[in-house]
Amino acid sequence: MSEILCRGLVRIYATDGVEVQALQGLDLRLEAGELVAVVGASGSGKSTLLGILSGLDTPTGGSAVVAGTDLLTMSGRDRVRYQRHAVGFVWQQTSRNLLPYLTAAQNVRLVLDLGWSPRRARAARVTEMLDLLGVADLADRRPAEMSGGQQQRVAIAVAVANRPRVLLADEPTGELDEATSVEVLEALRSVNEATGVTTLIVTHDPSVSEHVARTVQIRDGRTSTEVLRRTETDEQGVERHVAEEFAVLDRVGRLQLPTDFVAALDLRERVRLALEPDHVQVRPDLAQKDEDR
Ligand SMILES: Nc1ncnc2c1ncn2[C@@H]1O[C@H](COP(=O)(O)OP(=O)(O)OP(=O)(O)O)[C@@H](O)[C@H]1O
Repeated sequence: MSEILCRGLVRIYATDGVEVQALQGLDLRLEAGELVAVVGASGSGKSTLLGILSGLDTPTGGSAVVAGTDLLTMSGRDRVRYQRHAVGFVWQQTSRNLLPYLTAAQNVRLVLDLGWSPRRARAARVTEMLDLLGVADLADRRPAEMSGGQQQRVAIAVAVANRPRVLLADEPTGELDEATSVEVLEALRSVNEATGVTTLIVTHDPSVSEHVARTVQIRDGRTSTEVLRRTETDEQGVERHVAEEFAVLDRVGRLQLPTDFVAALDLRERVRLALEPDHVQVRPDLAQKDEDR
């Protein structure tokens, strides 16, 4: 079952009579329990996508259903319930995730008090969450007394304490150095494995793909390619990681050619297509090149 399903998602911003199409028919599907990274350059539409998935913004068109909630038609009350119970968030700014005057344990307890868990189960749940993220020893520390990576791990504990179906992480390693980033990405992965929460990490950092099985690239407001990683075992029993890149074909048959392919063959405006028995050929339009000369 899909936990996140976006089809032809469009978001147009209109400012001073100028329209910007931040999302131009984006398709994205995550099955329940998946851990996926969405990667894109600055301006590709990542924040816009996350704003919509988190229920803070409404798309201009298309469809988006997350954890069984239709994000285009939900009422104000549905929106509050969605944000409080269906999804958990980890933001880039560590200060946005935790209340500075509460300890790690109190931060987790606060979200449990706002949720639906039975009162008598809450103290044990706080301990369970801090244990799961390997920060039990920091239970009595305030955010200012923790490193950036520790704050993000407590933030993940807070985000999943109420058992949301979906976890959204916006540049969760944006403020961290490389070693700490790896630690936080691995923490997200182990939480995904332990709890089965469907997890979407949005980042500009392509190295995230080394930590997740599926990376979706967005370019110009659309999903353009996907990298799938799997582990293969050869006849000698040696394991190796294989990463394979796929182009994404949308529902009406459009795909984006990788920029390096376009540059290598100097493809422009028109290309020739030919259907072969088991593949499609794309060639430069030589007549057009002659005209250009
Ligand atoms: N509120 C807004 N009003 C007008 N245009 C906007 C607004 N927000 C974003 N845009 C434009 O929409 C496009 C996508 O922006 P978005 O912030 O989603 O990209 P991004 O991939 O998150 O970039 P970054 O990594 O720099 O945050 C950009 O061209 C941006 O200028």
